[in-house]
Amino acid sequence: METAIKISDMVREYTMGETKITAVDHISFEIPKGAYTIILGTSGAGKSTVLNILGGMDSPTSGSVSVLGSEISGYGKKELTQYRRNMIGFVFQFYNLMPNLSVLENVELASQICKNPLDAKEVLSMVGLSQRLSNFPSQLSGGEQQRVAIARALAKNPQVLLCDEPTGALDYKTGKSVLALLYNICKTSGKTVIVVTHNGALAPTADVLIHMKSGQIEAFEKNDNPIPVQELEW
Ligand SMILES: Nc1ncnc2c1ncn2[C@@H]1O[C@H](COP(=O)(O)OP(=O)(O)OP(=O)(O)O)[C@@H](O)[C@H]1O
Repeated sequence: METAIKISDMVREYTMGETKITAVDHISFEIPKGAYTIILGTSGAGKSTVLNILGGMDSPTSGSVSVLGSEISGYGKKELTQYRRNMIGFVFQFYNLMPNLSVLENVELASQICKNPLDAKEVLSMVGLSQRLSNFPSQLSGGEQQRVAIARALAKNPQVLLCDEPTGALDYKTGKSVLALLYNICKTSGKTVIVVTHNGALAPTADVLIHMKSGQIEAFEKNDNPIPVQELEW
């Protein structure tokens, strides 16, 4: 199977005054194209740091990071901007929608900055929000706001969708439906989806499961028979 992401011997250190923090400590792994991937680990394990580097928002101190055949660790500012715009969709725990723009406008805004956007209305219909186009974010529930954020990420038509604790602010039922949406997007579109979570109960749903601890990979597992999110109770 084709490789989407290859990380080799990657380190990310942060220097704060005299102190050096090693957030990511010599990690290596590969994720196949189209894999639904979960990164698990306790607080401070380095999960967001890995996601931010894959998303082109941060760069490694050393090591190599290849995404769909492009070595992004050597990218300068301009290349990283293009990469973020055209290759990556990002979904955060707190939806970060523009409060003074409608649902449709929030999604259109994202499609305006990239090369091959999808139609904003179509994407919103895909996430079940075609009836809410002219609402403002404050008029939506948390789960609906996260769906707008997912639609905004998808409208850019990215190859890789990165999700950092996407259900962290949602109740069980709403969180499950958001995860099911991400899972189905992965399975039907062939996009590589990476979900960072604290919730170990989600492990059986992943094609690829990465356990991080203290900046290192504690375990890396591939599962040929994952359980679809909608079928799992936790
Ligand atoms: N920009 C930064 N400057 C300094 N230290 C940082 C920075 N970003 C992350 N760190 C440190 O790196 C370590 C790993 O942080 P990271 O956010 O990647 O962990 P995490 O697994 O995502 O945790 P959480 O689940 O709490 O979000 C932590 O000790 C954190 O304080």
